[in-house]
Amino acid sequence: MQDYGSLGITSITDRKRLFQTLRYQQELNPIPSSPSNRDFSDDSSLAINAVSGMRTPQQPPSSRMRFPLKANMIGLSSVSYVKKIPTTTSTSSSKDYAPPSISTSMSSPRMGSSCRSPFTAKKNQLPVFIRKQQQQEEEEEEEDDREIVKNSNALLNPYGLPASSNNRHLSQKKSDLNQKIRVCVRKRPLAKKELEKCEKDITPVQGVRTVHVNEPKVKVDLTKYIEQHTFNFDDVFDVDSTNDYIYQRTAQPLVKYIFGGGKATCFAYGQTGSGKTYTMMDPQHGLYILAAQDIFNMLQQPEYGHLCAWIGFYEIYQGQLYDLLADRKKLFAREDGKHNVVIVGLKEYRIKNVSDLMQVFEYGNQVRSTGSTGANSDSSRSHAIMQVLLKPASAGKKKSVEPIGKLSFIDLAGSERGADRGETDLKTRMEGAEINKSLLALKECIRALDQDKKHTPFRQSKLTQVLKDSFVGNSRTCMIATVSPNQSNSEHTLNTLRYADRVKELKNGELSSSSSGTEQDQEEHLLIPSSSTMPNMMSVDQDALLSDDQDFSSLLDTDFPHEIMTASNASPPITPPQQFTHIKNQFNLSMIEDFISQHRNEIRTTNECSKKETRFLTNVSLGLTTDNRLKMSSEFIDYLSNLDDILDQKMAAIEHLKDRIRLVLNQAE
Ligand SMILES: Nc1ncnc2c1ncn2[C@@H]1O[C@H](COP(=O)(O)OP(=O)(O)OP(=O)(O)O)[C@@H](O)[C@H]1O
Repeated sequence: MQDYGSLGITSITDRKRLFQTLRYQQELNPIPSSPSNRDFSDDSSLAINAVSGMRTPQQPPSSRMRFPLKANMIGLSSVSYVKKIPTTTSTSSSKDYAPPSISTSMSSPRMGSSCRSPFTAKKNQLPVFIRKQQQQEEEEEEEDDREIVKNSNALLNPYGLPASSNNRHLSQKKSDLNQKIRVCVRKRPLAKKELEKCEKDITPVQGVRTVHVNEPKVKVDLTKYIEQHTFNFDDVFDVDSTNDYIYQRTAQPLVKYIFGGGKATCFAYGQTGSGKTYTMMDPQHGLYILAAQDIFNMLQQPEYGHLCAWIGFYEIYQGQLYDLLADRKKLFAREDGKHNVVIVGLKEYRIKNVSDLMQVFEYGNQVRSTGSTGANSDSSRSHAIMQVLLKPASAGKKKSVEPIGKLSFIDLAGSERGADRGETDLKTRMEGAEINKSLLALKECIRALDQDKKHTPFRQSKLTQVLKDSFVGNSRTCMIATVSPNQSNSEHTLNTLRYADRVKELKNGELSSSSSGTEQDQEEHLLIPSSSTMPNMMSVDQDALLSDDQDFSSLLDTDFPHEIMTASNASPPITPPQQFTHIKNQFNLSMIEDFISQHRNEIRTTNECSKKETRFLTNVSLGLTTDNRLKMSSEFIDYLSNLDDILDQKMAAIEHLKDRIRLVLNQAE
């Protein structure tokens, strides 16, 4: 800085110009390169660098912050210019995974020498003073380009006030294991293939309850930046968490619960290849085995001597239920008089020890529908449900006796996109379409519960019919959202986490309704959120994503402003409450600027979404053909599924802005 000052250069623009001049001179009079140096003239990453003026992601990040963390206007979160993304360590027992202790940091990614930045070699040839300046400029560019916009889905407390000032505290504190719904996240290590492609881990875990997604994005002016999304859950398991540990924090409390006469479900949800089966149904370390060990230990105790364990195992494949323990016999789900879901015809076997259970599982698992997709060579193509039932020992071999306790493990088939499937046959496509359809229905039910709708469309699919027990009534549920850590899956990861966030909201609803309802209400609607509760998800980007000199009106010239307006206007308008009118003039400039930048952010996100929508629409319209109805239908379901995700994203952006409006109004008060 001081050096620049002595040259009479005071603004950043001037500094950039000086630097460009130096670079230009350098190009005219190149410094001879050593023969060992690569020629990067056709290196695409360098080309991008030259065009955008950015450093490649492989380059080392700057070593200082340009600005101090911005004072947080509302105490929620702040925009930081982060020099480094936190590192995590990878450990894995799977053969597909990298050996332990390989850094997954973005700044020092797991790369062989072939992945080093081309700049490193070139820069070493430059005179010291130029290198110094180059470094300085790189730092500035990096700060400009890699601004991390924190998009924190912070919680509001029951009074609608931000609770995220406790975020750090929350991220360190373990959660209560005995909640009605627990929502946890498990992140798998980078796979061998991903490491070979020099993919980076973009989902750092912070503490025990927080996960970030550092989503790479591109501004309208083509500069790249990273948008950081932050999610808090009951537990977040990093790559080095073992199934044993995850069991203690997820299924183990459910085992205790069913011995008290309850129904419980533990299910894994996530993108294909993200580790659902590894978590739930691994033949050696799957949660079901660990639960069985505890169940049989408990059954040994005199107080539970009157109970015995039974097992049932079935799958939902292509919208049909099949008994995995009875030659894939077709089954039917019905509701009994008490609105309990009963799987008619399901074969149940009495088991006396863990080895019985393992044998039965192995038998059933062999006939489970699996296949190979572009994303996972051994992909589950069905939703598998294993039930362990506790029945009175006195009932002998009578199967019709109602269980006293029931624990279900559900390994959902992976959500996937057409692109994940690669070149696959029609059968795989149809399977994928059916999987997506049932997961869409599940999402719809979660959304309906979330919005306190009178009708929850559980009947929309077999999956939701079967899962109904897990969301209403006297039951406990643990959802494990599994995510892949790599950059190319960032969109999937965000979808999974948003989805899990919705389930988490149901849990919050449970708290609000149970505190106000009658005892009966509490039993029957424990999971339905109170309509008076403020939305508890809020993003709090605190800085403009567009540079200050960018004209706001340029945004309005972009493709989809009208749609955005319509979308925003579609929801009930927020009118400032009367009591705020007298303090109208008390907003300070920084607060207003901050809000405006939030608004820009929202417009940009919804714009991006609308562009994606248009792309999906075009693709589906172009693919319309009467020759192959199956193919057309599968593509249509893909399109619906993609559209649903995009609309979610759009709604999240709009909701976020609406939250900000409320918050700003409250703040002023
Ligand atoms: N935490 C983990 N540690 C080590 N390996 C893992 C982990 N999670 C998943 N894997 C490995 O990743 C691969 C894919 O995992 P898995 O089959 O469990 O994914 P999935 O989510 O069930 O996929 P699909 O929905 O396609 O069935 C497997 O080879 C598995 O062993």
